[in-house]
Amino acid sequence: MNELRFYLNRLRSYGGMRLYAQLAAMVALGLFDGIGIYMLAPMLGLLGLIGDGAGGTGSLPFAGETLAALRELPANLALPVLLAAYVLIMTLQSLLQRAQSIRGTRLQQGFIRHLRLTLYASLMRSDWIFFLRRRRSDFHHLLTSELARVSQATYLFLQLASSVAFTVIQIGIAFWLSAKLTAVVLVSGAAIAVVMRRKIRRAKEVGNRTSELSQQYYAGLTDHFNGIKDIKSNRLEDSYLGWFRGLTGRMEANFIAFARLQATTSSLYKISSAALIALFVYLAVEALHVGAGELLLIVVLFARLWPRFAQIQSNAEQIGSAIPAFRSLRELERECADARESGADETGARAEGLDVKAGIECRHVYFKYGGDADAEYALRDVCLRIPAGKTTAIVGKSGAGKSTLVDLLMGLLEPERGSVLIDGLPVTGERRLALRHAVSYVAQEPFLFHESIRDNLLAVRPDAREAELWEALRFSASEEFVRRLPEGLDTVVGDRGVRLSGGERQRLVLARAILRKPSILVLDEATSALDTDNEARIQEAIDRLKGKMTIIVIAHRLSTIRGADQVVVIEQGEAIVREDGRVSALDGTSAEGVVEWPAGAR
Ligand SMILES: Nc1ncnc2c1ncn2[C@@H]1O[C@H](COP(=O)(O)OP(=O)(O)OP(=O)(O)O)[C@@H](O)[C@H]1O
Repeated sequence: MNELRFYLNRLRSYGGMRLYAQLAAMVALGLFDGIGIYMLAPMLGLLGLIGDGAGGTGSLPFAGETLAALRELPANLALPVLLAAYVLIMTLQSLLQRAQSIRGTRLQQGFIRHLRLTLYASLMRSDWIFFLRRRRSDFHHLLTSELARVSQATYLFLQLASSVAFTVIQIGIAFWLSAKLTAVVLVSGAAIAVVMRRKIRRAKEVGNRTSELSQQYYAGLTDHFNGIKDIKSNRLEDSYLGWFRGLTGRMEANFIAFARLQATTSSLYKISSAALIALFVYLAVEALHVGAGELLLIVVLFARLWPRFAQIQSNAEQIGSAIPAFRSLRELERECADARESGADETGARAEGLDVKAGIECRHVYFKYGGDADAEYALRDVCLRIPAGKTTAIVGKSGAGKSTLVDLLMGLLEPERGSVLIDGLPVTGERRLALRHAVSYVAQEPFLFHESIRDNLLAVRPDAREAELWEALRFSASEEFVRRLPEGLDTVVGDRGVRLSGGERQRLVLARAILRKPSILVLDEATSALDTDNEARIQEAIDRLKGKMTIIVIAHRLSTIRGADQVVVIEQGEAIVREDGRVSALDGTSAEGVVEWPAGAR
């Protein structure tokens, strides 16, 4: 319930006066409705269906006076005047209802957008380690399915508030008409509400299962479509179909359980309302000797009110079932707040990129991924210096810690002990973000957005001119193949660029990296998917960048590190500098060539 209160407070601070205006409109709607019903009394009196004295309009506040005023009018005008007043009140009520429903939707949608934006922005500002520890599919799940449930529950809460306001007003009117009869109905209603509370608890349980199942659904789908090639090539379709069948079966059963719960409550309400009306009429006539006018109005009031009780119960059950979604969303927001990158700017203003003058240095850097004391260190006591304007190659066996080192050098990860310094100053807070503005990173698995090549390039530098785009493409040996594409720069590359070959994607990502004119260029096996020809061309281009920027290359191939000014070998989390300055084994395979290790590089 704390979660619901938290989001209601958020709704209050988001909606402000609009929310209060909305609630006021709900109260007014209840009043209009009550007046509409109350007008039945003088109408029936005028038609002679109920008497004027006690037990008729005489026992109803204002009804007798209204009837007397109407009788003052010429006989043929009284009924049309009363009916016109009734139509006017109902028209006003409908117009108010219309405005209230549009405003309600506007408020609800605005609030959801506000939640979406806040969550998306907090995710974007969370640090890298946060993303390493969470499943990506959980973010999809929370930003789509869970947020939709929160959205629906917020809307239902407004509906609930409206039903409660309506009910309170109508009960007030009923009390005014007959306190005794209303008390009988309310005592019975309270007894039913106590019984129905169990149903709300049950709805919460079903809601928990809904959250779990839909999380599994999203996670599974994301995994399977990411690994669809493995599934197809290893003929695993049937086993995944089996998983899908099982999970969707449980989802279906869960949904039916909720529908059953709702249908049961609704029928219980109907049965109890019939029993109550019977008891009510019996008591009214036999025990309380209530007059026909009073009885008629109260029956009409409660006949309209009873479905509201049922609606309040149904809304409460649905809100109860959405509580787990509120909880997951709140938890994610808390985790994002804890993982917020220091120096992340609320306004999204871009920090100036750092210009590395002397170099980057690691001083006794230790890093481990797990938070536990006994988790293994991925890097231990790493000391090294990456001189500015030079090319540094990082080599080592798979799992040695090369990517971890590069992530630390780019400011994506923070050392557990020791420090990373740029030009002698530690990389912390805003300097970490500024460092990342200065870095262009080309990953081992090149990533392209499902947009045109032009848009993919402009994403990193929106002001780049056409000539600069082609220059970057030429640099990465992509010009030729892009010119051959039917729509050239405007060709849309498929989902994650799958319509291009691995090598073509790598070259486009390289062009994008260069277009940014970074101060530090990081290439993580960036030429691994290229043939010898293209690799040689890119190698030459990278060689031409020497002196213009600091280049860090993670490499397995000897050809990649041949042109490096310095080579860092990572072995089981330690950076090893061989005294003879020569590297002779890469990734477990004996390399034939050796790379000179400049003196004093450490
Ligand atoms: N997200 C993570 N969570 C936990 N451990 C991790 C994570 N990423 C890497 N590691 C561990 O840290 C160590 C170093 O991994 P890293 O990815 O830096 O190696 P690498 O040299 O880049 O390997 P490769 O050449 O295969 O990419 C490995 O033991 C790896 O299992």
